[in-house]
Amino acid sequence: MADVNLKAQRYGKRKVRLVKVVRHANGRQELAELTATVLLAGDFEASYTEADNKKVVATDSIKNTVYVLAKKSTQVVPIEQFALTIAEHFLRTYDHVAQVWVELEQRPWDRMVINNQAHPHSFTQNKGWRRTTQLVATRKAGSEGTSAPWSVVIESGFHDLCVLKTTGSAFSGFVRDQYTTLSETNDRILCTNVQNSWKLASTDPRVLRMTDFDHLFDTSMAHTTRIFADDNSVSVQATLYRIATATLRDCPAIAEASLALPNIHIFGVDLAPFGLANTGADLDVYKPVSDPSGLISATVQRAKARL
Ligand SMILES: O=c1[nH]c(=O)c2[nH]c(=O)[nH]c2[nH]1
Repeated sequence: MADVNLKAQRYGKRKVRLVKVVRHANGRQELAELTATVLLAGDFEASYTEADNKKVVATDSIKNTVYVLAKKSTQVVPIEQFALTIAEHFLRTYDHVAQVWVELEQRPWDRMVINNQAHPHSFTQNKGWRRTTQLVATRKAGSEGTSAPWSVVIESGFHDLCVLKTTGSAFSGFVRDQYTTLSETNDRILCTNVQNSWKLASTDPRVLRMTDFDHLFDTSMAHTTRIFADDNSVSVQATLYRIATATLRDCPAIAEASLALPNIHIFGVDLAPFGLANTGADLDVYKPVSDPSGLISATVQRAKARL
């Protein structure tokens, strides 16, 4: 037998799909569609090393638990609150669970407007982006008295927000050497598929329970779209930094913001062989390039206070 040891382990159920409907007395109904992944870590070593399942909570039971908690919860949004509910359930119920990892993704359904009236129970899917949260709750050793029995790291965000602007974007002044063929441009199409996430400053579940997660989402989404649209972009890098900085400025509850912006290239078509002007002020026919794309990513954190 090789001399080895189990370095790390976690297990659970991924992609548990769930729809929760909330019915109000006045006939208005709410809808939330989520996909959940829940993984447990803790005293499960024997299931790997000794083939002993005594302490294993079946992944099927983990899936069932998500549905039971959805049933018992008035609502499953904001997703951060439901993620806390799931994590705390497993930490409370099983002493041998040391850490719970929850990822929730919400698919946005918009209420239909029929004859200028918000419809009470009909919805439409017209957004490509998804709202997400990743939560890691870790049991604290020997925490008594006033401190919470576990710490919780939450990183929320959204992904797949497709945005494009037809002007207001430039790129010049970059390295020119024997590998360079790209021309400098003071006017190009900018197209990206935004992935934006923000890490909460607090790890105290009691503080997190009081946090207005929808406000953080709304603020981050608003800055992302407004700055993308209004910024006279000199590069994806500089625009990304402005989005992250504005979000941190307006959301004290956030410790850091991370963005990943593919630079989806849409280049002008060379129509000179046909005697047609399609450059500079005449440029209006482009070809989107499927691959490759640039990929610009960064994490911006709040500067530590100087003591
Ligand atoms: O905004 C940009 N940043 C880059 O780093 C880069 N590189 C490139 O080819 N085009 C662009 N655009």
